[in-house]
Amino acid sequence: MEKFEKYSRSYFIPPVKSMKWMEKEYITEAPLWCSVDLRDGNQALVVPLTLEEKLEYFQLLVKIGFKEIEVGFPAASETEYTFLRTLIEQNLIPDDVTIQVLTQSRDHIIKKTFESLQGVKKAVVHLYNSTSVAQREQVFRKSKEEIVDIAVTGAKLLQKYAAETEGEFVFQYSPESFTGTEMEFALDICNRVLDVWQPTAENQVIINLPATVSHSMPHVYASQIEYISDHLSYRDNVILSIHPHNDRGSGIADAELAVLAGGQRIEGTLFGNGERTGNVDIVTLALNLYSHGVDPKLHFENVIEIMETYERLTKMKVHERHPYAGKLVFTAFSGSHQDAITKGFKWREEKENVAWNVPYLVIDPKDIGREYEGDIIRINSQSGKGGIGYLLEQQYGFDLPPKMREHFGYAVKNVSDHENKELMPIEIYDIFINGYVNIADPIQFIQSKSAKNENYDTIVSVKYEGSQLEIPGVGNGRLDAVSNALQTKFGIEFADLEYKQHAQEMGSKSNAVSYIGIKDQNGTVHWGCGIDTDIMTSSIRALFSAVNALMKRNRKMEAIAHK
Ligand SMILES: CC(=O)SCCNC(=O)CCNC(=O)[C@H](O)C(C)(C)COP(=O)(O)OP(=O)(O)OC[C@H]1O[C@@H](n2cnc3c(N)ncnc32)[C@H](O)[C@@H]1OP(=O)(O)O
Ligand SMILES: CC(C)C(=O)C(=O)O
Repeated sequence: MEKFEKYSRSYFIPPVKSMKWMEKEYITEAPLWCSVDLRDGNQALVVPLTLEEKLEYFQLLVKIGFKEIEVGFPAASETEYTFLRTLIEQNLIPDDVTIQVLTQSRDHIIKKTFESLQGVKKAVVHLYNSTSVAQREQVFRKSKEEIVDIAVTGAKLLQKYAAETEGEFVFQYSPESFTGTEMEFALDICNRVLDVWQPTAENQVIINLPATVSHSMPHVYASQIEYISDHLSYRDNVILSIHPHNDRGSGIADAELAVLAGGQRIEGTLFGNGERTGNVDIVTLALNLYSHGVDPKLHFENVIEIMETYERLTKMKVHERHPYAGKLVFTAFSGSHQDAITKGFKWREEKENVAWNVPYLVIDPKDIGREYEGDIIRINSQSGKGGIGYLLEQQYGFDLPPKMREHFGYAVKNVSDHENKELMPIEIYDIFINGYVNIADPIQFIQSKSAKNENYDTIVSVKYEGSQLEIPGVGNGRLDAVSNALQTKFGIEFADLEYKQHAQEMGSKSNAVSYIGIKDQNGTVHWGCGIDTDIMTSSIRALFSAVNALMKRNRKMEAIAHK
């Protein structure tokens, strides 16, 4: 027998076709959210949260906007119990927030749970027992009827203890391991619990259908949810909740399809912390809604801060590729992506009030507190001129002509490739300054004086190989005169190709920045940049930078020829 042959289908298809959810395109309003970070998330941590950490986490969840928070399993430990008492006794639960607690269906555990709730304004008491074939056979060794009895007995105990306890209570039942349960049996046990509770419009209850372990593709879970939703007794008075885990990596898909199928409420955690591969990640679910123009009714405008608090408290790490929050999820390293993003931003600047559709960015990173600078465009050997030029422009105010961007792009990529590393903006700036700006080797510009006669008669003062030279030149403009002087004196020939100039604000100082590209006899283009407070001087410096690049190249070629 092959190893994989020991596996067989461990999920159950509903007995009737339940696929109406397929006809719906998308979720049009936010479901009710219930955070289970402090219970399902906490029970899966290497070191569960301390009392103080739980309090801080609770406050974070409230700030994000959760209106239902499962705060723990009060019968589990002293910390859990004390946490609940602290919330109640110190009046730390906002009026619009309902806390929830989990209990097994065992008398002493339910009793202890209600003890911990004494005096609460309002709480959901969440009862569960396992219903799957595997658990019935292996863990409980009980018949279906005996399993129903555990649930029904627990449901009655909830009523008994609720009547004896000060506070308002909402009941919730979960057929734990629902996805490994025959659908007819899952429906039956839920309906038997509902028959005990007899929900009404005023006293609604919650039935929660967990993918305790995800066994199937998401469409199967959706069909299971639709089947139960369609056949549940007292349906109008039941809030149908879902609770996906992520064993197959499909927690998000499970949740979204289950909502299409009738799920009204989602239990999950921040960043998907929880048992094994985790619970479904509510950050992603909420921001998926947001990215479709639906108000998620949760606030992730500062997702990085939320993530940092989460990491500090849970000692877990959010992966760099985690949707929306991961360090790299808005970052483009590759040239064509950077180019498209840069053009997308430009396009948005030109239009007004257009829907977000910048290539490669599902949402505007700024909406969740992510910065454009440093977050989106990062440079390595896969990058291109678009991104490199964008960075130089955004961070340092250099708006290179398109062909010079290309030239500079290759220079930057070469450095990244040879050093085999990502380049930071300051390194890119250094490559530009050292390679293109006010280059004074081998010819150092000192000054130029022009007299306007029929043409411009000019004397250019330069330093070359240790001597100061005064070079005459004539041209129809001052720059042309300098260009002619240099060509004659140094026996070089080139054609002026491209010229661009702009102002650059640097603190309180304003500089003129000029870019010049010259084409030599072999057709190679050499680029230079000049910066000066005077516009003409900045142009001359740009020309010197380009001529020096040409001279260096000629010398290199000569050296190779003489080898
Ligand atoms: C899918 C989920 O995440 S469910 C939530 C799981 N979370 C936790 O378990 C964290 C908190 N739990 C705890 O601290 C402990 O398990 C306690 C305090 C609740 C109970 O502790 P203990 O009684 O010492 O141990 P344990 O949980 O192993 O009890 C197992 C017994 O309870 C029974 N049991 C387990 N779950 C349930 C349930 N939901 N309803 C009724 N009985 C149950 C088992 O069949 C077993 O019975 P047995 O003693 O006759 O064999
Ligand atoms: C208690 C239930 C809802 C649970 O946590 C699960 O099934 O994963």
